[in-house]
Amino acid sequence: MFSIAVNELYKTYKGALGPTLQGLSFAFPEGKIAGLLGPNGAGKTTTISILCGLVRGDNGEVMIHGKKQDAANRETIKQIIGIVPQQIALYPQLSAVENLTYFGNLYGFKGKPLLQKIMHYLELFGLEKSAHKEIHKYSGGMKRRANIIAAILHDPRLLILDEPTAGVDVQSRSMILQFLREYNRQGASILYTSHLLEEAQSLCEEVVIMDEGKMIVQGNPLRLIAEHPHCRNLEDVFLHFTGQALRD
Ligand SMILES: Nc1ncnc2c1ncn2[C@@H]1O[C@H](COP(=O)(O)OP(=O)(O)OP(=O)(O)O)[C@@H](O)[C@H]1O
Repeated sequence: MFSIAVNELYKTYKGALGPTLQGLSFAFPEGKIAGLLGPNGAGKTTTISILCGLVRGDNGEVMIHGKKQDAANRETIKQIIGIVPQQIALYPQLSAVENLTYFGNLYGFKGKPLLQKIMHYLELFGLEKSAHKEIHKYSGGMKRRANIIAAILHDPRLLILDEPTAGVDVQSRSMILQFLREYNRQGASILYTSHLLEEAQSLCEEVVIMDEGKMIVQGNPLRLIAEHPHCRNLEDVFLHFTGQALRD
């Protein structure tokens, strides 16, 4: 079964000069780590927002683990997906434990089992010593790690992350990538966006390169490199398909 299947998706924001998504189609089988790549403004965040049901597409169909993303399935899909947004979605004045308890409660988890899970993840993500520190006192990398924990408390089978490694130090990045590999090994599907193509090449079994709201090419990174003999790496493949022109 497909973890994500997007078919002919269109989106034009109200008041925008032009369309953001123009017939985007792609699909990933379950159990993969997949990358959604593209230049600034390609429509990656918009796509992710539609996948999660936070933004509505104008036209087209999105299927998540065989279920159509619509009002009838929204609650079921909410349980399937964990979303890590680009912006930190935590309350700055609350501690990590308070934030994570709040998010756990939203998914119906409570009491000691929830607290045990929170402490387990805080330890896994190297945050146990700062468990009761307010989030605004966290470094950028610590906030990113806490942001990921908030998305996995309900054990989502599909984890979607929007630039989870942007602007973090080497240690945090390495920890986050190690976690994603391990979470995938446990059976979850992962879709992530990044502008770091060396990272995407080593992490992803499958990538979609999109530009101007359309899918340009999809495939296994190493296979895409091999299919284009003048390309030495995924960055070369990316530039081959999206060109050198600067984007607004
Ligand atoms: N809420 C909105 N209202 C109007 N236009 C929007 C809105 N959100 C995004 N856009 C526009 O849609 C286009 C695609 O934006 P989006 O954030 O989806 O791209 P992206 O590929 O994630 O870019 P980046 O790599 O810079 O994060 C951009 O031109 C952006 O200005």
